[in-house]
Amino acid sequence: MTTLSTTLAKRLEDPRLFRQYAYVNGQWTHSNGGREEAVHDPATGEIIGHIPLLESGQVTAAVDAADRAFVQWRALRADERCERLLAWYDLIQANREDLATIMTLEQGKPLPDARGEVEYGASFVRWFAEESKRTYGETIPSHIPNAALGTLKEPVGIAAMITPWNFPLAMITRKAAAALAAGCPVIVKPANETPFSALALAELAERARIPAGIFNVVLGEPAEVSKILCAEPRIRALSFTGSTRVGRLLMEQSAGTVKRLSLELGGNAPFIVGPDMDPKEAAFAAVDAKFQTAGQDCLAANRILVHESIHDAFVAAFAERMATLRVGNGFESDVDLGPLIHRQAVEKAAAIVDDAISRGATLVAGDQRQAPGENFFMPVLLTGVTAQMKVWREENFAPVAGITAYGSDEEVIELANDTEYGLAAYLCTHDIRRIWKLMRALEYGMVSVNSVKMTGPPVPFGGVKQSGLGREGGATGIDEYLETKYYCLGALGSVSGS
Ligand SMILES: NC(=O)c1ccc[n+]([C@@H]2O[C@H](COP(=O)([O-])OP(=O)(O)OC[C@H]3O[C@@H](n4cnc5c(N)ncnc54)[C@H](O)[C@@H]3O)[C@@H](O)[C@H]2O)c1
Ligand SMILES: N[C@@H](CC=O)C(=O)O
Repeated sequence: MTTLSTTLAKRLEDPRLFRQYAYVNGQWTHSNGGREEAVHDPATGEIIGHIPLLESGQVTAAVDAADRAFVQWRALRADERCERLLAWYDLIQANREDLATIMTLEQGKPLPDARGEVEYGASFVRWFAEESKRTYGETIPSHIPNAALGTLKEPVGIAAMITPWNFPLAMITRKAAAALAAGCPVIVKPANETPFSALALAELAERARIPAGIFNVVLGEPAEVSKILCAEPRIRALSFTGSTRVGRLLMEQSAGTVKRLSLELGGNAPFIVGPDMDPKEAAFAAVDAKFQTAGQDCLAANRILVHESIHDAFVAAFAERMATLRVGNGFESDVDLGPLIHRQAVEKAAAIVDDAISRGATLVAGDQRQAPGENFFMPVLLTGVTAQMKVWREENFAPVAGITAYGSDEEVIELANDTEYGLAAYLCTHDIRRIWKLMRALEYGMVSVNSVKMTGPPVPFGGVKQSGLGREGGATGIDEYLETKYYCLGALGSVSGS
């Protein structure tokens, strides 16, 4: 296999953004034990570069560094932290083309989508830079004579973040910017499949004069590193984005140190189409909601529930639209779907499709013989999907769309809620009574009505049920990293109005 690191470095305007080290206490760090892991381009299988697998003592050294740096970072005025974050934001924007190139290479998503993610990721940095100035406490009317009562907001402490490979940049900034704004040092453990976006962010954080020890990137064997982070009492908050399976594990591992937990876990979104909809308009929206990032998106519309009166026309329009999607290397122009992240993902997708067919679903489209490489999966459309099938029960995280017909609002509510997940739901109808009824009945943290796009910095992003705990972004996103300290100032003497 050839190594792409030399060609990648040449392809970047600023080759120093491509780092093959961990970043601890402001230092680019090798593994003390000499262990390393190759990172592959999912489109070609070529090795992009290598990352060090840190030893346990090196992970603890990141905690030591964060602990030391915390004192000064929390003591900065909010407007000073805001300035550092804005400098980071400016640098991310200034280097967006390089960041997008790194992302497409390691994640596989089409270059325009990678550019979109850089923009999206940067927007959280700006949002939380501004929010850092608004961490207000409150004044409490006193019930105690001669006392003043109130609350202060204080940083929770060191925050660890474990992030997935599907959005290698934005899933970091949505957490890290909030924590940094709140005054917390950050230790990021990115997915080993996509470490280079995280390391480029570290390089830019350094240039933005975010002090040593305040933004660290640790790399290693995931279960090993996560265990250390969870067991470490000085880490007071753990924010995780990833699968529900690993989320449960981290929750258990964090119990011993009673950490503040934010969990952004899997989704299995229903996409509900009402009888009043134009089937073509709704089908095109459903295609958009399903195939972003080749279906490797927690918001992907997995279970498409279409009113029986328009089902056949909807299926025809969906298939027509799906046939226009181009699958290929994310660097090629006009590609809509890149590769899946690795071969296991392709195998999982194929098994889900086989299971559905064996249980009676109809394969309308999706010929895998046309896949342009071994990590690619052609979009699949299945109809007659039922709750017994894996495609219904599991998050497929692939370009596999399943359609089911329903007859009444009551039936579709039951179908939509029939899952352990509760992240996002889509609703397509112009009937205001139906919108209100369904929106209230859907057990999801986010419901998007007649809009595929629903995310962004002002939004409280998060799920219910086994899709997670807490909210990222929005007016409350910074609260995940703040403690409320109540104070009672007693014996003040007689204070008018106290
Ligand atoms: N709710 C959201 O906002 C959101 C956003 C993006 C992705 N996701 C979810 O993420 C999942 C896909 O991402 P993924 O495959 O990277 O998830 P994953 O759970 O396999 O991995 C996520 C992170 O956990 C680490 N990890 C893996 N195994 C571990 C273990 N045994 N112990 C500790 N850490 C471990 C990984 O290295 C990675 O950093 C999907 O379920 C998707 O829905 C959710
Ligand atoms: N698309 C989501 C990430 C989920 O995978 C987002 O916008 O945060």
